[in-house]
Amino acid sequence: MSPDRPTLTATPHNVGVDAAVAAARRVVTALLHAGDGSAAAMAEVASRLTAVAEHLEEHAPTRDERLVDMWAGEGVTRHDPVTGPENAVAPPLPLSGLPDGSIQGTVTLGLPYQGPPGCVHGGVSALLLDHTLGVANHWAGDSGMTGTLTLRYHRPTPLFEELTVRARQVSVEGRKIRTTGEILAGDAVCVSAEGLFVNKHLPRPR
Ligand SMILES: CCCCCCCCCC(=O)SCCNC(=O)CCNC(=O)[C@H](O)C(C)(C)COP(=O)(O)OP(=O)(O)OC[C@H]1O[C@@H](n2cnc3c(N)ncnc32)[C@H](O)[C@@H]1OP(=O)(O)O
Repeated sequence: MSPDRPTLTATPHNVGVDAAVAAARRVVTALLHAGDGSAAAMAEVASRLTAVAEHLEEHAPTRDERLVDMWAGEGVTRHDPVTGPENAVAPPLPLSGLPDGSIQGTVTLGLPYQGPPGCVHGGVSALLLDHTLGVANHWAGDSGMTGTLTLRYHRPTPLFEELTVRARQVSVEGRKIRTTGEILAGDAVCVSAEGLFVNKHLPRPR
C-alpha cells in the first residue's frame, strides 16, 4: 500500500482485543434484546460485567500513553467509531477502495442503532457517512476535517438488512474538499450526504 493510498480499514483479528470487542458488541446487543422483561439474572450479569470492566481498567496504560499508541501504526483505522475493530461502538463497517476512486462497504445494523421503529437512527447514519466521506478523501489523496456535512434523509433506513455505504471525492479547490456519499438498502438511496472538508490535520499525540 503506497503512502498516498492508506489502508482504509484495519482487518479484525479473532484473538486479543478484537475478539474481546466482538464479544462486547454481542453483549450490548443481547442486553438491549433482553430488556427489562428478561428472565436472565440481571444482578448477576451486572456483577460479572463490572468485574470485567474493573479487570480491564486495572491493566490499562495511562490515557496519555494509550492516545500515543492509538495514533501510531494503523492509527485511526483500529479505533475509530465506524470501522475500528478495537471499538465496541463501531458496527463495524469495513470499507474498500474501488478502481473508480470511490469507496464502499456493507453493514447490517441491529437494535443498538435504532431510531424510528425498526429503522436506523438519523445520527447513526450521519456518523457512518461523515466517516465514510472522510475515508474517501484519504483514499483520493487530499483529506481534512469536516467543515459542513449536509444530509438528506430520503426514506427510512432499515435495521436488520444489509446496507451499502459509499462515497467519493468530487473536487479539491485550494483547502476545500467536496465529497458526496450515500447509504442504500438494495438499490434505494435512504440517505445522501454532501460534505465540505477543509484540509487541516490536528497533530498526532506523542
Ligand atoms: C483512513 C483514516 C480516515 C479518517 C476519516 C475520519 C473522518 C472523520 C471526520 C471528522 O469527524 S472531523 C471532526 C469534525 N470536524 C471538526 O471538528 C472541525 C472543526 N472545525 C475546525 O477545526 C475549523 O473550523 C475548520 C478546520 C473546519 C476550518 O478552519 P480553518 O481556520 O482551517 O479554515 P479557514 O477559516 O482558513 O477557511 C478556509 C476555507 O474553508 C472555508 N471554511 C472554513 N470553515 C468552514 C466550514 N465549517 N464549512 C465550510 N467551509 C468552511 C472558508 O470559508 C475558507 O474558504 P475560502 O478559502 O473560499 O475563503
